[in-house]
Amino acid sequence: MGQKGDKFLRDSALNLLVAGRDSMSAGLSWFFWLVATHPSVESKILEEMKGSFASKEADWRSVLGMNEVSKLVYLHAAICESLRLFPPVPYLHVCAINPDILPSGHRINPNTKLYYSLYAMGRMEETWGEDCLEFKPERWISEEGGIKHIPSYKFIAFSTGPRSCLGKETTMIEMKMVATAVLWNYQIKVVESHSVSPNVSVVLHMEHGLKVRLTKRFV
Ligand code: HEM
Repeated sequence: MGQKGDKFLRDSALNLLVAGRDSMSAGLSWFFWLVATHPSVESKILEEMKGSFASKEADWRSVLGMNEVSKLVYLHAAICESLRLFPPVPYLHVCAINPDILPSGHRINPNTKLYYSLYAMGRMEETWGEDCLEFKPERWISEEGGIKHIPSYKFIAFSTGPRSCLGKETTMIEMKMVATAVLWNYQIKVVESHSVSPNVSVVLHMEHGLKVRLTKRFV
């Protein structure tokens, strides 16, 4: 491969590493915080894991394959719900090349920069209903017990359209694997006096990080 090809490969690899590092760690922190503060969700996640892994005699690591975690519907729902309420990329901007008119009727001139909040879009009552501020994985589960398809222009955490996140599937698999490895082995309790709030930045980190105590589970 020539120099150009090498540079392309190097840049692509770096892009994938950078794009998925902070977003993933912020996403996991919010997910663990929500699970730790919603014991009924934690119990349902564990119940589902026990049901799914019960037949496996071996060590829990052997149930961490892609196929195994893809069976965990409730866990998938809980991760989507966490990304809805705390999208690791909280706002984005686009810039118009040509004049345009938005569906709202607003006129846009060339070079107009448009900022929009993924954080606000995940919490709008007219989109998500009266319980929009509640952490409810159930809203992602269909009557048949599968994952409800929610279009990307509504569940906007990975953006939508041709420049949406290339790592969406990877993210869901990785988050499920990390969540399984941690929750199967440990109970998470947030340190009592620790205050948790979002830090308004390019990535939605926690202002003071997440301080927790881990207790080993005996499963
Ligand atoms: C919780 C985890 C993640 C979230 C919330 C997330 C979110 C997003 C968002 C909102 C965008 C659009 C950015 C923009 O329009 O400027 C994006 C783009 C992108 N993401 Fe992710 N991402 C995550 C993880 C990952 C991972 C793990 C990878 C790689 C394996 C990845 C690769 C990319 C790439 C390459 C783009 C640019 C796509 C393009 O411009 O065509 N992301 N992501």
